[in-house]
Amino acid sequence: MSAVVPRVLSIAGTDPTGGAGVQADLKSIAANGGYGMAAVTALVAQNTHGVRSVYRPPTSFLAEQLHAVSDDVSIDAVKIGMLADVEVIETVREWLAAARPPVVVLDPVMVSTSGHRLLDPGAEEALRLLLPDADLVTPNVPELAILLDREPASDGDAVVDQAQELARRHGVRVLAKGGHLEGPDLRDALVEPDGRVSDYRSPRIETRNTHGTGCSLSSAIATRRGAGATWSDATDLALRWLSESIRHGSALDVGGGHGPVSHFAGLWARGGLDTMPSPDEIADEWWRSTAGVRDAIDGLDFIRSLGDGTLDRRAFAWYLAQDALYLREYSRVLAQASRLAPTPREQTFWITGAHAAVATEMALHEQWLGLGEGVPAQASPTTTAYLDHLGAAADSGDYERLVAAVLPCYWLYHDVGSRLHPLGVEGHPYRDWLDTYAAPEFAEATRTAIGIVTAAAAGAAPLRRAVMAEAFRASAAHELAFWRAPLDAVAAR
Ligand SMILES: Nc1ncnc2c1ncn2[C@@H]1O[C@H](COP(=O)(O)OP(=O)(O)OP(=O)(O)O)[C@@H](O)[C@H]1O
Ligand SMILES: Cc1ncc(COP(=O)(O)O)c(N)n1
Repeated sequence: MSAVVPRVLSIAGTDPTGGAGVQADLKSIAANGGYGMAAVTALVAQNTHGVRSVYRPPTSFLAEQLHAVSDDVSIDAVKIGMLADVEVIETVREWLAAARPPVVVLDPVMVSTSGHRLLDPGAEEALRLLLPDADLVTPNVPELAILLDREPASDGDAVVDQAQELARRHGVRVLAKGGHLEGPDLRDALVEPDGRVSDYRSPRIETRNTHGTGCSLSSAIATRRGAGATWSDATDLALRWLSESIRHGSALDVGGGHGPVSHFAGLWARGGLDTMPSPDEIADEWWRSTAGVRDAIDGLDFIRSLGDGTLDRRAFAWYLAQDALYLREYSRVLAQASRLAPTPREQTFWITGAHAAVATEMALHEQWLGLGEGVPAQASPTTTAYLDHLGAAADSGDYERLVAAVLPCYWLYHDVGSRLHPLGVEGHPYRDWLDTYAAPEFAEATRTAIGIVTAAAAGAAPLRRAVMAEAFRASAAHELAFWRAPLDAVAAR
């Protein structure tokens, strides 16, 4: 069973400019969803113009690095790059035999793009002997030819023929890379040991930023395979990611020669730089965003006189009638939230709210409606506007947007109710109303609603979170209009 985040070890040389070798491998592994580790075979003084010199540390130290990793960490996949010489190859071979990692991708690095040898000419036979230890080998055109001791292939079909021969000879899966062939279309071929071929074609991207494409690709495939994808899916995913990263390479300003690919460009473009806010941070931010609306509500004559009991009875009756009309629809809206809810807990919560809206509160309001005068049977424009807003959220089938839209109905009512409640002394004419919205059960329901909605917002992508915040703010504005309407309506009569 592979870990959710595959642990991927790169065994390769270095590039201090970060475009190739272990530096590129680590970026590629991370960009493809893995946890990257690296054991260094050789230190290479190189940049985008080329290789200046290579220092190969004692192989006993490479063995120490490799065992330090495998003694402690369960490795899901290994990518092997620059091996420098026979001694390094032997060291890696011995370690592979002892550690037996489940996935091994071998990029048979021999010569850099700039033409420098990264493998001793005398080490080619040793590298051939390493091939059966790999699950996948990823040669470019010249490397494929050297491994077969042939002339380099000059077209795609010849590349596939050579890849089939290499796969058969060594009983290994081969991804033959076509980057070195001419022409506007690129073809990479995945060849199984039994000779079956899968082609991956893509348009050639006009760019100088191709340094480290081979390193990055082999690490990406190892990571995807380490995460459980099939070889063919892993190759497909890795190639799509590589194309995207090559395409954005020219936007980097790194060096004056063959620059690197932009390993994280796609991730950045898709919001990868945004930190995820916590539910508490969202609650704070959303609450602060309604400060103006809340101040305006507190300043309404309706709220002030509801608190001190001097509110015109006709205005209160008008308000309750509108609220009754509102609650019937609101109940249906909550029932829809229940229908869309992702968990039984949330499903239960919203349906309980839907029931409370029709049952408990309607009963309270009918009691008041009996006392009302000039009670309107029609929803007012403000009631209609609020219900249209909630109805659109319900009809959208978008659970997150819907629950964000219903939240102010809990939160603002609880806020106003709990602040007015202390004014509800014995004999206060609107004491029942004040009790309902300051009740501990309503406080609890409000807390639960805030928890559900802010957790959903915290887990949502930035654009989705913005849609939720907008639905929430719009409902808060409708709450203000709803409370302003009764005195205006009575005054207009
Ligand atoms: N200009 C390009 N546009 C699109 N894809 C490319 C381009 N150049 C290379 N690739 C892709 O990058 C991968 C590596 O190809 P290539 O054949 O150049 O291997 P390589 O020589 O090992 O790479 P490196 O440049 O790291 O040595 C292949 O999948 C290839 O299709
Ligand atoms: C350490 C190391 N490994 C591999 C390459 C090949 O990459 P490229 O062919 O793009 O130069 C490299 N230049 N350096």
